[in-house]
Amino acid sequence: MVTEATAVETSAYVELGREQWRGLRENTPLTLTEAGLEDLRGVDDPIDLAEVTDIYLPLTRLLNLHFTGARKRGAAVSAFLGEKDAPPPYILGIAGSVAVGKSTTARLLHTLLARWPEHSNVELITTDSFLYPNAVLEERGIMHRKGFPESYDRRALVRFVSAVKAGAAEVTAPVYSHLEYDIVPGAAQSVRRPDILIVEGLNVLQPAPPTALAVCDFFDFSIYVDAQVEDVREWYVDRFHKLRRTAFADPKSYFRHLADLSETEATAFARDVWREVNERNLVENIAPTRARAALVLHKGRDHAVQRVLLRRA
Ligand SMILES: Nc1ncnc2c1ncn2[C@@H]1O[C@H](COP(=O)(O)OP(=O)(O)O)[C@@H](O)[C@H]1O
Ligand SMILES: CC(C)(COP(=O)(O)O)[C@@H](O)C(=O)NCCC(=O)O
Repeated sequence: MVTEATAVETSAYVELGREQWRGLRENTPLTLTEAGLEDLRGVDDPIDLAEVTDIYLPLTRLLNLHFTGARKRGAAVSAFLGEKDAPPPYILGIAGSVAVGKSTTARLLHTLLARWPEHSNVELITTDSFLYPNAVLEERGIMHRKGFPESYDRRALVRFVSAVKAGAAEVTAPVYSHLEYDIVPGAAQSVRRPDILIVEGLNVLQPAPPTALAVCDFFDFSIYVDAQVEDVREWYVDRFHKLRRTAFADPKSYFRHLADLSETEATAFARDVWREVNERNLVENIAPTRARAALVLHKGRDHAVQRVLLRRA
């Protein structure tokens, strides 16, 4: 009989409670101030400096060690081929549900990792850049499926990450606007041979169709930001109310009409969108990819990370 204890022992992950994890910070310095954190915080994300110190400093220490290991492996291959060592960018994927706080994690790591001399050049790309424009989603009848795998130009995303990994001098991606809820025509983001590229998005750990490559095939390391579905639903609804009072009130917002809903109507609307779109996508497509991540950050109801799972190999 497989007991729970055996299952834990044979798991590919080491599980660390918050106290154990924070002890792994060693002497990693805190290089962020309260004001600096304010600029990185996502809408309605209560993250504070204690969370940065306890969770993100040990994480940057781990990533720095892992980066150094990857560079050494790259140098060994160059030496074998008799080539000059030109290390490719290190690629870090960040996955998780809508409203779980991935973008705060990604922006924090972007800032913290860039403070290390070994990898001062860090770039961040979010996969919404590779959503099909609304005109295409409408033509295909999948506007209500934004965020599901079929709403992305998967091949363009794979081409982009593969070109960055191959060391291309400059690679460009489209730009998505949350305000306009669409790809911005003519806008582009350039990535120029960074030390580290962070790729953040709902579906970045999705496996490829047979015979194709997936974006995660290019990842050196990956993080899944995890929480109970019921908690993420509450965060989504709370954030919706916050957006209603802020971003949606902007005349340019695609959601301008939602700013005028009553409190009760807004709650009902947000719960519907959560249930019909985002929870479905989480359960059907995103959560099943969690076991592919190298590290899982599990958040409690108060948004603070309670447990960390780290894959040994
Ligand atoms: N309708 C919106 N208008 C403006 N900003 C938004 C909107 N929806 C989401 N955002 C912001 O976009 C970013 C990505 O959100 P999301 O995809 O839900 O991922 P996460 O909450 O995990 O970062 C967050 O910073 C969020 O606050
Ligand atoms: C833009 C998103 C699909 C997330 O994109 P990502 O960068 O994670 O690929 C998501 O934030 C979104 O807007 N979803 C649509 C459903 C909703 O409005 O809640």
